[in-house]
Amino acid sequence: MDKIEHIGIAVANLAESNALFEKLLGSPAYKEETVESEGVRTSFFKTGPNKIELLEGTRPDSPISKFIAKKGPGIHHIAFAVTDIEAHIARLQKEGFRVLNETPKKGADGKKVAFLHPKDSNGVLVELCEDIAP
Ligand SMILES: CC[C@@H](C(=O)O)C(=O)SCCNC(=O)CCNC(=O)[C@H](O)C(C)(C)COP(=O)(O)OP(=O)(O)OC[C@H]1O[C@@H](n2cnc3c(N)ncnc32)[C@H](O)[C@@H]1OP(=O)(O)O
Ligand SMILES: [Co+2]
Repeated sequence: MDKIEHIGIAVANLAESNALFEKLLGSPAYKEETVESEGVRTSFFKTGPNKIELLEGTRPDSPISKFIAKKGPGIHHIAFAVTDIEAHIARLQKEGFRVLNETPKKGADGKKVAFLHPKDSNGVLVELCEDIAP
């Protein structure tokens, strides 16, 4: 894995949390994007070389809405940047991690993504991200 690509934070109300994180970080979100296949509306903040992704569920059965209903707002996942996501999926499966989508899917901010089951990584949902070639 190359680096932490972003930290995903589940929020109940994206507009309110955008205002909160703008105050906290001192600069506004640089983009907002809806990923309907995941049932999420996202916003992205930069802090130095790092990224924070805020996520609001767009429907009650989305992973974010279910997480908020169970645990409330908070850190939802850690995303790692990789090159050759398919190779990492195969490697991690061999290591015994359950990959939730074997075929990478379109994520936000120009990435293809895959997730590992949080129960296999000490309760942390892990996302793998690779830049989609232009
Ligand atoms: C915007 C796109 C993309 C990007 O480009 O960055 C994103 O970040 S999308 C983010 C949202 N999408 C996902 O999270 C997809 C992967 N997640 C899933 O497939 C599911 O959420 C899940 C992890 C398989 C859980 O789904 P499910 O089994 O249907 O839900 P439960 O609520 O019953 O959870 C089972 C179990 O897992 C615990 N859990 C769920 N989410 C998390 C989490 N984020 N971190 C830690 N633990 C989590 C949940 O608490 C349950 O545990 P128990 O209560 O002990 O049973
Ligand atoms: Co993410």
